[in-house]
Amino acid sequence: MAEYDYDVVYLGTGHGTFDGVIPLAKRGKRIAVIEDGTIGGTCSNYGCNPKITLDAPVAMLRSLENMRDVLPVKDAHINWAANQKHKQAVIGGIPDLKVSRMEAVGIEIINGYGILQDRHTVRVGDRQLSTDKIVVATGLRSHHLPIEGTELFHVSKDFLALEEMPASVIVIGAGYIGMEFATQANAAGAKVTVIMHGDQALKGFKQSYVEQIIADLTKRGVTFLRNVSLKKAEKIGNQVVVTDVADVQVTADWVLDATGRIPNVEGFGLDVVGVAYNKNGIVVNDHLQTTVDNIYAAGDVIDKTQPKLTPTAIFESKYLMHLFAGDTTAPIDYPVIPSVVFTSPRIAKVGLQADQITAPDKYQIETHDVLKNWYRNVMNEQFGENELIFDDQHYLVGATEMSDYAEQVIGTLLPAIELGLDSEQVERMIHIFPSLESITWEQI
Ligand SMILES: Cc1cc2nc3c(=O)[nH]c(=O)nc-3n(C[C@H](O)[C@H](O)[C@H](O)COP(=O)(O)OP(=O)(O)OC[C@H]3O[C@@H](n4cnc5c(N)ncnc54)[C@H](O)[C@@H]3O)c2cc1C
Ligand SMILES: NC(=O)c1ccc[n+]([C@@H]2O[C@H](COP(=O)([O-])OP(=O)(O)OC[C@H]3O[C@@H](n4cnc5c(N)ncnc54)[C@H](O)[C@@H]3O)[C@@H](O)[C@H]2O)c1
Repeated sequence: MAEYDYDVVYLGTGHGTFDGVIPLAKRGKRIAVIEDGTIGGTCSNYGCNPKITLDAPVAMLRSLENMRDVLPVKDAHINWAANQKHKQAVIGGIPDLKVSRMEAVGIEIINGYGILQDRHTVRVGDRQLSTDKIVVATGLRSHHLPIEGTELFHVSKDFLALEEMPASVIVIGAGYIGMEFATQANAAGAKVTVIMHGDQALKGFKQSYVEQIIADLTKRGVTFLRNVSLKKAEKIGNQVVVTDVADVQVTADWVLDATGRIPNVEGFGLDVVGVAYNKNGIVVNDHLQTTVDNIYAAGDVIDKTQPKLTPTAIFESKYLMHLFAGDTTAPIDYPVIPSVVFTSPRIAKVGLQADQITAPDKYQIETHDVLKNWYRNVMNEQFGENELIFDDQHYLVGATEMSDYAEQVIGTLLPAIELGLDSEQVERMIHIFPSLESITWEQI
């Protein structure tokens, strides 16, 4: 058998790598991780963590607004510069922390761009690493709208680093990033225009909830322009003017291109070694094995039907750890994966959704105006609806909610769905009272 320097070399240090490598190293495997950018990848540095930190005062402002009679705070507003400083204080130490945790278990961390030379060799700068297995966890990067003047646009990473909130912002795209950042920019005082390519925002989320959020943001001064096809952008003075195919123009100080994220699959040798990929990412089998059998992929870079989210990447990274450590030979078996859009209010969901049901007689859909529950009035929430889906044995199989606490509600329902709890088991779950958990479980 060939002898290699490493058992596994990982490209990337995001959650597709990080959560599996530490336990794998503890099992005695010789591991190197190669990172071209910031240690920890997108979620920790340019995604979830900075986003949720910047969002905290946005959510707080809404809560304050809901309780304004009780808490008559005058002139509550977001100091964006201070919010940015706070964010940096919260997340700035994460890369070093991750480095020390990996180094503590003997993982070698190599800064640089990893290039596959052959199926057992990775090159970084002038180093050649020989390895038994390779895991490609190179993630996604921002898509750039292919129109004249696209270089005038900024992307999510830039938004998360804004020192000051510009007076006016155009957001192109109304997916996760578009809607979350439009919410933040509006709350921080910017005049926001969201440019939608089609008619629907947040495809995949319950549209009646999405439309309520759009209506609320509209009331707060955000302009939504639907069915717009942009053709160019130009700089006039200090502002950017975007023009659509019908020659309608919108002007702002700052433009966010939020038209999606695309897989990092080019330029590091996948073609050379024969790893197949397409526009959605790397093709893998049910063991996360690519078309080259000692090369695996994990996280967002995979072409998959599961949502490209941090919890999915963590699950895949841990699955590969178990596979490489010899704990399992079974295919990956994904659990239900919840998702949330961090607007104010949030929309969260898990499991089967009403628009996915093809045999309506087999399911029962229960809708709740959650604001009718006394507990949900404690914080004087203004929005609160959910939809719970049960199968014909009355097992909970799916749920979605729009409210200020939707992610917590969906999180608390998750075990009932994933573990397939029957009504007796549901009854045996005793929750603290009063709490969001107890009120939520009353519904199942
Ligand atoms: C603005 C934003 C907000 C988000 N918010 C959420 C959220 O609230 N909840 C959630 O669940 N998900 C969220 N996500 C998605 C989440 O960040 C991703 O699902 C997660 O980071 C995927 O992890 P990954 O390891 O697959 O990829 P990444 O974290 O992107 O890591 C890939 C790493 O590979 C490196 N790399 C690429 N090519 C090479 C190479 N050849 N050699 C060496 N290194 C290389 C890159 O520099 C990068 O650091 C958000 C994403 C964005 C952009
Ligand atoms: N809360 C979260 O979990 C969270 C938050 C942010 C990002 N993410 C992840 O990040 C990834 C990317 O998010 P995203 O918001 O960039 O992608 P997305 O696919 O959610 O949204 C892209 C948006 O751009 C629009 N668009 C596409 N082409 C356009 C055009 N020519 N003109 C105008 N609009 C156009 C699409 O219609 C869509 O609304 C996703 O994988 C998502 O899972 C997750």
